[in-house]
Amino acid sequence: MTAAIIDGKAVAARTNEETAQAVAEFTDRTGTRPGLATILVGDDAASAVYVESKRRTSVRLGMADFHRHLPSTASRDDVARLLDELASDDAVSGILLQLPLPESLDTTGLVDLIPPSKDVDGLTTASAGLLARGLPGLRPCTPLGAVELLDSSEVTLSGSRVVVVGRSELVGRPLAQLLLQRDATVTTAHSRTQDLPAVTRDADVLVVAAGVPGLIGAEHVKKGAVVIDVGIHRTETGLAGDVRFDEVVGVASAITPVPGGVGPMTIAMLMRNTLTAAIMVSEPQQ
Ligand SMILES: Nc1nc(=O)c2c([nH]1)NC[C@@H]1CN(c3ccc(C(=O)N[C@@H](CCC(=O)O)C(=O)O)cc3)C=[N+]21
Repeated sequence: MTAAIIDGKAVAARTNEETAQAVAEFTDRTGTRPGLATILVGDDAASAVYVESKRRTSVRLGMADFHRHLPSTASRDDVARLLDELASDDAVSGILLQLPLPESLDTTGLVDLIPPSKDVDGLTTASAGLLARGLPGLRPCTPLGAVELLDSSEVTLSGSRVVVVGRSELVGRPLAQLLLQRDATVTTAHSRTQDLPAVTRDADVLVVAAGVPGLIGAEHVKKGAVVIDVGIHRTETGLAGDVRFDEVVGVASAITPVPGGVGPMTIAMLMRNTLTAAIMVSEPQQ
């Protein structure tokens, strides 16, 4: 048996078409475009590529593009001033502070200067609290994208055993919360987990967000499980994930590739969040 390959590029393209349509309707109705502000601090090549990709997509979907680039020597106050300026600009619906920041900067303190209503990355402490409480709010894009891929493949989450490998603030933790809200039986495994293969082999759905190239092989996967690979690493032979695709494709019933899996969905969810943020301001919920 060989697993079905979940086509993240195709699902992202469909999602983006829907978002573009809704952006056009929003613009007709309000006379304004949803606006995304991206902030890049420093000159990390990979970060620059990701930010470009986000900007290009937002413009293609009909949004306004506000981009700021600060030098790697920018101080905390430089970044804070910029965030305050964008926070009070009504043309800016969403603010994305590209991570990682240069090491000298306090990431959490700066991210938390983004107002929750403009937190299209869903990474502020306020947004994390809303998610943990199950209250309405903007959710992190990569976890949203992973869940959207499972839905697009008609994977049942309610009652299923889902193992998330990784407990990062960006992916693992919020993903576990989202899955709990979908009534999955969620286990979070991490670098201190004892006998990882025994834990992951219990999973009907295995989501790997460990940030360790090739961590997961055939021995970690139950026959017929669905495997979502959130990892992305540049190797000598190109991009690769946390999952040894060539091994696991023979054991799983469905699997996401890298590239072409979760990555494009992350951007699609950022676009949807930016539209949502614009709508929330124009039509506040009672
Ligand atoms: N504030 C913040 N928010 C983020 O969402 C954020 C971040 N910082 N820092 C870095 C990570 C990484 N990330 C990716 C987005 C798209 C692809 C993506 O589209 N990947 C393509 C391949 C792209 C390529 O060829 O390099 C794919 O998997 O098919 C990957 C990774 C967002 N991140």
